Amino acid sequence: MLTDSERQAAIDAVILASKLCQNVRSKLDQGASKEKEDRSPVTIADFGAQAVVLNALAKVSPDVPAVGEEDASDLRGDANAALRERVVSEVQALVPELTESTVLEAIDRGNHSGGASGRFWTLDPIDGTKGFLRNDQYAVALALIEDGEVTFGVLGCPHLPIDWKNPDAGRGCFMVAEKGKGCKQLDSEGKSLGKVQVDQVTDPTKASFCESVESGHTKHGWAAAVAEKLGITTESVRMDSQCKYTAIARGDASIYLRLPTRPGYEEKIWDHAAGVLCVTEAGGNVTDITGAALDFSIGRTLKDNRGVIATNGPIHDAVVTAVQAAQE
Ligand SMILES: Nc1ncnc2c1ncn2[C@@H]1O[C@H](COP(=O)(O)O)[C@@H](OP(=O)(O)O)[C@H]1O
Ligand SMILES: [Mg+2]
Ligand SMILES: [Mg+2]
Ligand SMILES: [Mg+2]
Repeated sequence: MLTDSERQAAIDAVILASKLCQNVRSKLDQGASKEKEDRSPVTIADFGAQAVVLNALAKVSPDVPAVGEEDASDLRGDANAALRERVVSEVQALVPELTESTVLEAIDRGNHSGGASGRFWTLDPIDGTKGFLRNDQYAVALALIEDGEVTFGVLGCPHLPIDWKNPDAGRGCFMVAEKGKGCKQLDSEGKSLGKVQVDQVTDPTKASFCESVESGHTKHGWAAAVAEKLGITTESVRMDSQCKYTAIARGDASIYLRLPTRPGYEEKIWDHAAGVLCVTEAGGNVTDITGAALDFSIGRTLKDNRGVIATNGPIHDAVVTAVQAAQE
């Protein structure tokens, strides 16, 4: 069971980490990022956000481990000194009492292996790093998993319009979902803007869908074939990060398709946990491409699932059928 102090600390931490990310956005020169071993990018904001969130959680729940994307070993050693100094300086601008060693320690708290029993946090300090680097959408995603089930999620979308239809009216949306209690949207000060609901579309031809910008993360051609089978005529909305789950949860779009680009890729739990709970608590449905529930109980990845389909609910079965039928 989530305690009141854990809930508040988690929300505050995601808002603070989002500030760090927004601070770094204007300083994204070449020295602000590096390539990880898997050739994906990581920036000083990814490391800084993980330090800020896991440091805050360590204070409120010191015995609850965390599965975080980033690893402080990517910051250690002489070769990373310049990057490390920049991370520490961005963190200290918001949490002055942290030192280099406590920053690295906080990042290292994310090394848990996950699993089916007990409680742990899972954190994606920046989901959509490629979007962040392009000045597009990204998210800070934090969830609590208890005995293999996602029970609480905070999804910070610092650059997402508060009102999708009115992008000039301010940006920064924070979604908070709790199992059995719904999903609400907060502003960047943490003030509640009320509960959100998925849209009420029941006719798939009237549905809109969203997908990744990156062609390496989802198969765009397959999604286009699915849209054709469903009779969808509007263009897909391409957006980085778990902001796509926010879009489904608050009814900006009806379908989110994440269709595997290659066999063997295992989706990571931090890429989905918070977003999935936001959608289900807003009344929607999320499965993999076979219609099976996502299994968060088997470690750091969703290795028994393939791809993701999130919808408003009523059209879910039709979308799963179309995804299967359109498979090349
Ligand atoms: N081949 C692949 N298929 C699906 N997802 C992938 C992938 N390679 C990387 N990713 C994940 O895609 C995430 C971004 O998703 P999106 O395309 O929706 O913005 C990345 O998260 P990070 O940016 O946190 O590393 C990364 O974990
Ligand atoms: Mg990454
Ligand atoms: Mg991610
Ligand atoms: Mg990430």
